Amino acid sequence: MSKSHDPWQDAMDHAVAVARKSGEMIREVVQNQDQSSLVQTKSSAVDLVTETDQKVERLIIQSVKSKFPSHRFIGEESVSSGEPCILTSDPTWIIDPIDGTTNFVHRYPFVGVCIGFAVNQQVEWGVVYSAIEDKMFTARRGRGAFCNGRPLQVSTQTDVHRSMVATEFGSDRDPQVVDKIFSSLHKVLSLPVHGVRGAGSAALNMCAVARGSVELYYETGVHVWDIAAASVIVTEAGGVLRDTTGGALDLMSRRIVAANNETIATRIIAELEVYSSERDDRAPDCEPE
Ligand SMILES: O=P(O)(O)OC(CO)CO
Ligand SMILES: [Mg+2]
Ligand SMILES: [Mg+2]
Repeated sequence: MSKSHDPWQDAMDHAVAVARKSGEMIREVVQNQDQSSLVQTKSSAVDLVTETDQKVERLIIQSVKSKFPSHRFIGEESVSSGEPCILTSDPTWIIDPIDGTTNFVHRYPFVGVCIGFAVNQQVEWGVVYSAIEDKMFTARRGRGAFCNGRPLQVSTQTDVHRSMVATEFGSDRDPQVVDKIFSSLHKVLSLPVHGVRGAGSAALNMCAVARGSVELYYETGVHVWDIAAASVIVTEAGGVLRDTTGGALDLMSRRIVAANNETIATRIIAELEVYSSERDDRAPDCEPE
């Protein structure tokens, strides 16, 4: 099939270009502006947003709308300002303009521009641009995963005692949630595993699974825009996706396990506390019209 007859490829090429442009904007701000006095908060005192998050999301959506006028969007900052968070069967761009806003604010150098594309509720391709590192992670369903054009492959490790695990503390400081986070962490560390890491970006943790740097990433509290683009990068690199219950991943459920293989996934899932955040598609400001 020639490129001009492959509209999903045209869309993906557009995403790579606009993610790179977004990354340039992000780098420029990181290099020249102190964000600490400009930051605002959303769902909690530590759920941060900046003008750059909003600007980058606008840049992406406007550029896509002019090229693909019939496509739909789920964007983190648009949902935050009241847009619906519903994944229909229509072609839908799922956007996190800056995954790792806390890192961005603190100049901790792991921030990802995430653009996923779903049709019939299946993610067809994903683009995650690690803007400070200048790493472009891409994957299209059935066609492999790449970083700056080089193929990605998950780790072949099956022994959990030789594994590295990634997770995050999230932005919910409800003491009961914090207890559950530490309970899971305590059990995983005590297996023992070689180590626990966290990039501060759900998407970049998933890319770390895809490139074989960690065997598994788990978290409760993520959103669809954090994980949609990177989900296909993990599976195309040979990895598996699960809910923390052990069931199939549900992009809207706020729970994710991304692993190199079933053996590691099953072993770690057995140690995880299962708890729920409000679903992305059920939040009061996300109800369908
Ligand atoms: O920085 P963001 O986009 O709020 O995302 C966080 C999790 O919600 C890091 O993955
Ligand atoms: Mg995010
Ligand atoms: Mg974000």
